[in-house]
Amino acid sequence: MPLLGCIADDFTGATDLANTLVKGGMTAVQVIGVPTGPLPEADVVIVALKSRTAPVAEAVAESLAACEALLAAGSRQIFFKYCSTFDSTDEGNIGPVADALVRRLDCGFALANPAFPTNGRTVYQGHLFVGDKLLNESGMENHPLTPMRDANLVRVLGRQTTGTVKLVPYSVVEQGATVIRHTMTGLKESGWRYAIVDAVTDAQLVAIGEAAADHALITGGSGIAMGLPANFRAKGLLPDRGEAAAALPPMQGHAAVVAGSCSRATLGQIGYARDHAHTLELDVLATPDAAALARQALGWVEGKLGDHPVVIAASAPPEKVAALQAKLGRDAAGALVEHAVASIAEGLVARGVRRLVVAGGETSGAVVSRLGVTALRIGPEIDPGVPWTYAEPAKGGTPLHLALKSGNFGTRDFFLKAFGV
Ligand SMILES: Nc1ncnc2c1ncn2[C@@H]1O[C@H](COP(=O)(O)OP(=O)(O)O)[C@@H](O)[C@H]1O
Ligand SMILES: O=C(O)[C@@H](O)C(=O)COP(=O)(O)O
Repeated sequence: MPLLGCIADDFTGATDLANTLVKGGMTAVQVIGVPTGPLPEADVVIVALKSRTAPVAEAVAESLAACEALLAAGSRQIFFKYCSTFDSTDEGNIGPVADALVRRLDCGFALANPAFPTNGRTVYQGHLFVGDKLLNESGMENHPLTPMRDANLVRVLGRQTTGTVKLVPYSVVEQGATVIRHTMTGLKESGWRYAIVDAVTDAQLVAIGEAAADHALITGGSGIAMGLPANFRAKGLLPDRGEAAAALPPMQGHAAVVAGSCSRATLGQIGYARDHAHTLELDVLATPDAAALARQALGWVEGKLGDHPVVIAASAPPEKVAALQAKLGRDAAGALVEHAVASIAEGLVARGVRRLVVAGGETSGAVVSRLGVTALRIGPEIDPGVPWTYAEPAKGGTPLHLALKSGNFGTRDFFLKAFGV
């Protein structure tokens, strides 16, 4: 029976959250899509959806179905994971999904906190920063699917919910868990539905987590999960598993990276790979045809596979992304690239790749779905927010180690470092 049941709005986000909890000594399994059968054995089960950019009604329905499965399995608390850069549009899907979960859990109130200080995401006076930049000046304003053009999260969430949003400011948060708990309880009793809670340090996130020990629903990024293992331990529900929580079967087989993220970090990692590994950068604008791109990549890879990773990227800088979107429309452009990258990943696995890094959340969703992976056991961290995972082989499937890298995560040498080269 899972202690914590999580619903993540994309696949990289799910592994990021799992990584935090595994580091806290909890075992975690990420299941792909709404579970239909019994849940795997783990302290934490994370249902990974591709709901961040789905139509609102679909995102809500899938999130509620995931919540039902997690509750039926006995989860004691529900966690709705979204991006540390609050990726969403004015239509949703953070607000509508959170609204539906608040209703289902009949809890009236939930905190909302995307902070992840280790990766530079902090919230101060309700404003989300990425490093020293406001969210809307961080590059996220150019995201292909969810451009973020407002850093004020009280406003951003306010536009997406039928409820009300209040700030729990830094001045409260720095006073620690008890004051935070009382402040949130006061807001709930006064009818506020959400609190954007400031946090600029890990210690503050731990305090907020402690303050939310008895909340039915927590919403946020992976950072806010840091305090949760201690809550379960304090209740005598969780043994101290230490590093054993991250144990995976040994790795083998060829190494490869596929990238569909167009984030600044991923573009930098591709730049590094250019000088250190066989690297193919597809020109999607010149060949806007998924099957042709896949043929091109799988032809190129011939004779190059081994221990040293090959890197295949469809990623492009903002002006090229904008040009493809102008030609095909935003969603069709994204779908074309995702289809191409998924076909490439499938071809790589058919050629003996068993250790695969995928860069990009939507891209990871497309790849994992194409590979027929149904569950990922979470292993050791490569870089903050990105662990190796082990895809339990589906019936007749291939066992595989996967690292699903959030677009903006990882150091510049990530694509090499992941494979220890
Ligand atoms: N060259 C390109 N032109 C247009 N869209 C692209 C291009 N390369 C990738 N994309 C799309 O951009 C989106 C990136 O989103 P995602 O994979 O979630 O990355 P991130 O993790 O950085 O958000 C995907 O839908 C992907 O297919
Ligand atoms: O919280 C985060 O930043 C990540 O866990 C995440 O959700 C990233 O999504 P992508 O940038 O789409 O990979």
